[in-house]
Amino acid sequence: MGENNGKQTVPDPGQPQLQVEELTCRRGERLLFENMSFTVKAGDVLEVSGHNGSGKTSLLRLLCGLLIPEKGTLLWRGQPINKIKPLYHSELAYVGHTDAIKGDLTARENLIIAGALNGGGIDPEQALERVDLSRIRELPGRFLSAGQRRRLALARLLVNRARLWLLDEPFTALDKVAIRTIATLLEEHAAAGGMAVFTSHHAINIAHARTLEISA
Ligand SMILES: Nc1ncnc2c1ncn2[C@@H]1O[C@H](COP(=O)(O)OP(=O)(O)OP(=O)(O)O)[C@@H](O)[C@H]1O
Repeated sequence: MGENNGKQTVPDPGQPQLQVEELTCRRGERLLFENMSFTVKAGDVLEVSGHNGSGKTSLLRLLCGLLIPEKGTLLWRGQPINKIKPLYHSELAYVGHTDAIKGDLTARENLIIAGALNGGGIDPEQALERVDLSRIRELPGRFLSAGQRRRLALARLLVNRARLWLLDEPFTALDKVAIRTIATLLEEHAAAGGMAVFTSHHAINIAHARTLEISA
């Protein structure tokens, strides 16, 4: 402290980018992939594809820090994600297979809560409009259809301002119009300097997206 007159030196946080180096994943006895390396920078959208059981969800869980890799390094802003968990988690948004919609709260209230927990994005009413759910804004979550639940889960991305979106099968249960809507949200997020990694079984046309195939 004395050396700089009581001021703490704040380390340079580095560029917002996710670096995956030599990542190896084993679940149970099965080796799913090994020595996988890639980088996701501002403006990047990466689509992870592969057959059922190839390891797409496992990869996303590794990227979130929910699984520990057998081998390899995951860096955010140049630092290991397990060393900067609060910063990393404040900058990422994960939408998994389960939508985590609160059944007793209305669609609107679900988004208000999401915004209160991790806000900074657009207004919940605007987010509902973007995913075409304004009409059912006062319907409790338990009455939403599968596609409406998915759209509401994805609308949460808009009420907070996470830089990195990690989305597991975001297009499941969506109709053609909603698929285009979510693809557009991904394109806009990338164009605004955000980045995304998503898994999919569909061929989705997203501007400038790269593909990573997991083949066992
Ligand atoms: N906790 C676990 N213990 C042991 N094996 C597991 C565990 N979780 C997943 N697996 C296995 O790891 C493999 C990869 O699973 P994962 O869910 O990552 O695949 P996926 O590519 O997302 O599949 P899908 O396309 O069906 O969603 C599967 O064979 C699965 O059975």
